[in-house]
Amino acid sequence: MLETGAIWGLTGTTVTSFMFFWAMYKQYVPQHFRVYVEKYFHKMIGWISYYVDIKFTEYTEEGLKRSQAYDSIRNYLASKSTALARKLKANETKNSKSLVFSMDDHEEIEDEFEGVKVKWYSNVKVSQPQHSYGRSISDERRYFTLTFHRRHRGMIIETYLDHVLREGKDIGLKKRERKLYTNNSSREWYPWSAGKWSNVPFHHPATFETLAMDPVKKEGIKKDLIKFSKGKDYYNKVGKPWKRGYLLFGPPGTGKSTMIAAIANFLDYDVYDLELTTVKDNSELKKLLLDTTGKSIIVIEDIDCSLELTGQRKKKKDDDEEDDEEKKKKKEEEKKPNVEEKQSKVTLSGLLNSIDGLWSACSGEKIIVFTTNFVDKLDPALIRRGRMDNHIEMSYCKFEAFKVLAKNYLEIETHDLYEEIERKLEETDMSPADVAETLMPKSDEEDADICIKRLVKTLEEEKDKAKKLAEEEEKEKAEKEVKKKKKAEEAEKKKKEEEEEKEKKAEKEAEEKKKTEEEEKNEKVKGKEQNGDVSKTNGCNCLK
Ligand SMILES: Nc1ncnc2c1ncn2[C@@H]1O[C@H](COP(=O)(O)OP(=O)(O)OP(=O)(O)O)[C@@H](O)[C@H]1O
Ligand SMILES: [Mg+2]
Repeated sequence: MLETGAIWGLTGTTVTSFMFFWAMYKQYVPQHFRVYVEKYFHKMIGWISYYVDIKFTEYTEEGLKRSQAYDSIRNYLASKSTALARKLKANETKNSKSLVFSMDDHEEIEDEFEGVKVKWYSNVKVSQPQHSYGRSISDERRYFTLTFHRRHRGMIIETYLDHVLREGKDIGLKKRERKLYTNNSSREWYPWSAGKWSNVPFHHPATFETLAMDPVKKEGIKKDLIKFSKGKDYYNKVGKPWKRGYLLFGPPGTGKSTMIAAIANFLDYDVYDLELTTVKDNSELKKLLLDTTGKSIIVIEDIDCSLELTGQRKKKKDDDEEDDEEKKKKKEEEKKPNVEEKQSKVTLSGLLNSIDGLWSACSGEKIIVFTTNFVDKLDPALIRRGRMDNHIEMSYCKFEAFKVLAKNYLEIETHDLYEEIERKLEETDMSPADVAETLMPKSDEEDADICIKRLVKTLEEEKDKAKKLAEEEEKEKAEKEVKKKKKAEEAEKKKKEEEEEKEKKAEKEAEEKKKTEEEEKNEKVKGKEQNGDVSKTNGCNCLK
């Protein structure tokens, strides 16, 4: 299709005639013939026009990645188009009363920079419809065209475009509503469909102030994050891609997911929640990561459960300790087809390459977070420093963390029962999630005093429960030990019996062998004696 920008600069009469012929041409000339005509028309325009066109496509040439230049230009033009463009596109964004205006397709606006006028056109190219499963699908490719007089070429390329990209980027950052993204299955990746990622506005209220954990550790993490976010030049200097890996591990309900939200709010980043089980293979994983923007956190939750990424280090089975029933159960479970594993062919090395290989350096300022309840299950290669630079243990609720929760949930900083609570928290393993739930008032009648007393009671119950559990475990362990000992004794006895049996058999065989040898010897002697008698007789005969 011809670009509107290409015909700018022709006189009024020429334009009118051209429009007439253009309409006729579109109606009567066949598509395959038009391709040639347009090719030569472009060439001709190039010879006679004093204007230069620059095209900025929505996706990079390889079609893999969204062009950041395009997004910056769109932001820049949106700020101009509200006042200047004739046709606007109005988008309603969630949780926002005001509409967001941008330049409509096939629309043009004029911009002026240092006394030089330029024109921007927004274009869309619709491909020939493809037929798939009875549906007709066509691909829409958007692009902007910048048109200016060729005598300003140097200034436009060196100064104006720089100005547009910088301003556009700043506008984008200021206006952007932070998003929480989740990856789509590759069947939904086409540009006319949902794309690689779906998103919703990110409004998680967690902050480092509301996060209950050791204050020293918390300060350390905050400092680390600030250093990272300001470290563009430093990372460049040391030759490292501008990214940082965090491994958050700990029991359930200790605040791993809450910490991710707090980091996103602290740094003003987007969150990409990557569901590995819906990623078909390593190549898809790379494409997904390439389609993420800077200033973002890429999260893989429960990495130990995401596919077979734990490497070769399968849990060593201690046969002696396993009951037959347990063995059976395990075998049955192993036989069950794991649907998720079958769907995804992402491998450990594919994941390692995506987060740490050459591909990882494609867009900067990214934090990669893995969470797990079982850090020991992970392959060391996955969590080595450099990949997962900062390992943070989220632990059960201790007194310092409790104080933060009490302040958040009950707005108190001290209470007579604090000392008792401190002691009890040391003796019990209660997650911050459980402590928070106990502290939360359940009705308007419940005040801080009631909630604190409820926590003391719950802690006592938890302690009793833990004690009982420990006793039961001890008992179970002792029973297992007895079973193991009995098994070992039986095995020893069996071994001894077998050895005795073997010995007896060997003795018997030796005796039989000896007997046979003796018999053979006797036979031989007997044979010799008989031979001697015969030769004697023969000798006598000769002498005769
Ligand atoms: N350290 C914490 N500080 C403040 N609130 C917390 C903390 N830990 C847990 N919570 C509360 O408990 C809820 C559950 O916590 P969260 O989802 O962050 O735990 P998790 O460690 O991610 O658990 P899982 O391992 O099961 O995913 C949160 O909504 C939050 O309200
Ligand atoms: Mg979680």
